Amino acid sequence: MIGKREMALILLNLKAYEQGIGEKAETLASIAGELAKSSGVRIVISPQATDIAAVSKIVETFAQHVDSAPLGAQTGSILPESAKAAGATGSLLNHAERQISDDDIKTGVARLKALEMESMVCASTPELAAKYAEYGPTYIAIEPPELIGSGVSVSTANPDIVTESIEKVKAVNPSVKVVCGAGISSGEDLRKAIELGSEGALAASAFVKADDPKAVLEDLVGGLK
Ligand SMILES: O=C[C@H](O)COP(=O)(O)O
Repeated sequence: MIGKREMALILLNLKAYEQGIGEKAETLASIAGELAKSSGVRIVISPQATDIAAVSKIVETFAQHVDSAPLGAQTGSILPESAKAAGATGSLLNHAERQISDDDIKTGVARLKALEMESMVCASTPELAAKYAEYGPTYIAIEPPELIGSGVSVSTANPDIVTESIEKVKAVNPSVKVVCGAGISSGEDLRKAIELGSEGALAASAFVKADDPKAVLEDLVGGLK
């Protein structure tokens, strides 16, 4: 039987870090792609929208955000349809750094589903996690904003938010998977998150800003062994 670890996902959000743009995004994607292949762990990169096409040729890719604007006479949107055309298999929605309305979350999840793409809806509290679970996303990502970028892992500093979110989400919709993020920096942080019942984790600064991103990712993957 496949265990929790084998089912786990590591999403690496390149955000708007200078170290994660253009060719640098492709370099980070190559590191992730090689380790995904060698370890069998599902590793997803979330780059700038303009880098999706290049990165998705190297490793599984999620958009950082998609808009709910309709197809047609619209300017400046990032459409789920265009993210899919660029090779993305899913998208984050409502990240703490790119919050959207409840309606846009609901329609975004439905539109991604219609396109056979996965959705990862970010929530800052267990109550919001439960609310968003009603929309039927693939994943809920619980991320306490105060720990984002802190290097202090949510699985250590605030384990209760993870377990409470899992409990509330599964009570609403058992098929929605729960992952956690914020400060995840090591394999030990990820191991603890899995032990709490999380089905993976999001990481950004520890990987993107590392002097040796490959070593950081190898350590993260090691936490799943
Ligand atoms: O999307 C990733 C989360 O915002 C966590 O960011 P972080 O790993 O830099 O704390």
